[in-house]
Amino acid sequence: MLQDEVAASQGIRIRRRPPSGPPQHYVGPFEFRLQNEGNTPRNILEEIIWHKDIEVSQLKERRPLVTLKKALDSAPPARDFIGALRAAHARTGLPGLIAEVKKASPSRGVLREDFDPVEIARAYEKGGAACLSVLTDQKYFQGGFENLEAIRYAGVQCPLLCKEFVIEAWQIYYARTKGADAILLIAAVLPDLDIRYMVKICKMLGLAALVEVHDEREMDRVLGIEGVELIGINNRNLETFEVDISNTKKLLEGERGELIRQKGILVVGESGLFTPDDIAYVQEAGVRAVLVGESIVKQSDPTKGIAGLFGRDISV
Ligand SMILES: O=C(O)c1ccccc1NCC(=O)[C@H](O)[C@H](O)COP(=O)(O)O
Repeated sequence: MLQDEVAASQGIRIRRRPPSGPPQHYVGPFEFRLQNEGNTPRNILEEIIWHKDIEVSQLKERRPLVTLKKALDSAPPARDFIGALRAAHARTGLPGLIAEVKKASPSRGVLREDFDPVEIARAYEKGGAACLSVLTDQKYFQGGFENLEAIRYAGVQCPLLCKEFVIEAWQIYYARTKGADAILLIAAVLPDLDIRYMVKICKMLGLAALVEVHDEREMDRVLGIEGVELIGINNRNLETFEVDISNTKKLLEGERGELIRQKGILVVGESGLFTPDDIAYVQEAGVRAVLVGESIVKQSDPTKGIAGLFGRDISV
């Protein structure tokens, strides 16, 4: 309860757990379901977080932090995610591309039936992606940590973002043992203190933290957190699924944009980017990197999909 109160005082509407126990009660041997009224998630993001809470507590039992810490020694070395984005921008004059390996999503359903994560990752790399984003959530995105590991061990050179719904530091350690070079932290879910603490853990492990915001309040909170180097502006409202790329422009206007430049923070425009005009629009607004899934993963040849998105071959 206290946890939710702290979060609510920072404008966070997502509750970490159902307010009075699990959303459904299982009664008797036939698993008869009784809906616990009032304990239903308010939106899809909250549903994902409640499910993640249970998933993480089960995973933690099987692999406690002490064993994960030992496994860090045999993890492949962390690569420079932000450096790769900056280098791509310097090389092409266009935003560095984080290409998302995304099979499905709650808003769009299955995006690609013939989904081979390693093949898609290789096609993205060939097309000039600077970094890749790999969805690891199974239930809502049909992703998995096995995809992250497979891509890492297939010899793909692009640094990898673990696209997860992080609620506990344990997940950051877990992602690193699976070969991640960066991890997503969502400000709509995490209170300031958690972000501050998790950013420190990321630095200690050599990971980049992509801190994602959706509105002015989240942006202001994140700009007040020391050590944040990479901010993603999501054009998709994760509670309603509404997509509007002018969100990127809105959050980079005026004093916020100025502060971001002063702090040397790299900004990533995320979601809903389909055309060279979309890319030009968010670049003009001030982003130096973009995170793109649907528009390129749906193409029969994702390498050509990247050239189509940028209006030219960005691999040279
Ligand atoms: O994509 C969704 O439907 C979604 C729903 C709930 C939480 C997160 C969701 N997506 C994560 C992302 O933000 C996107 O995968 C990413 O930015 C790429 O977006 P797009 O290029 O529009 O596929």
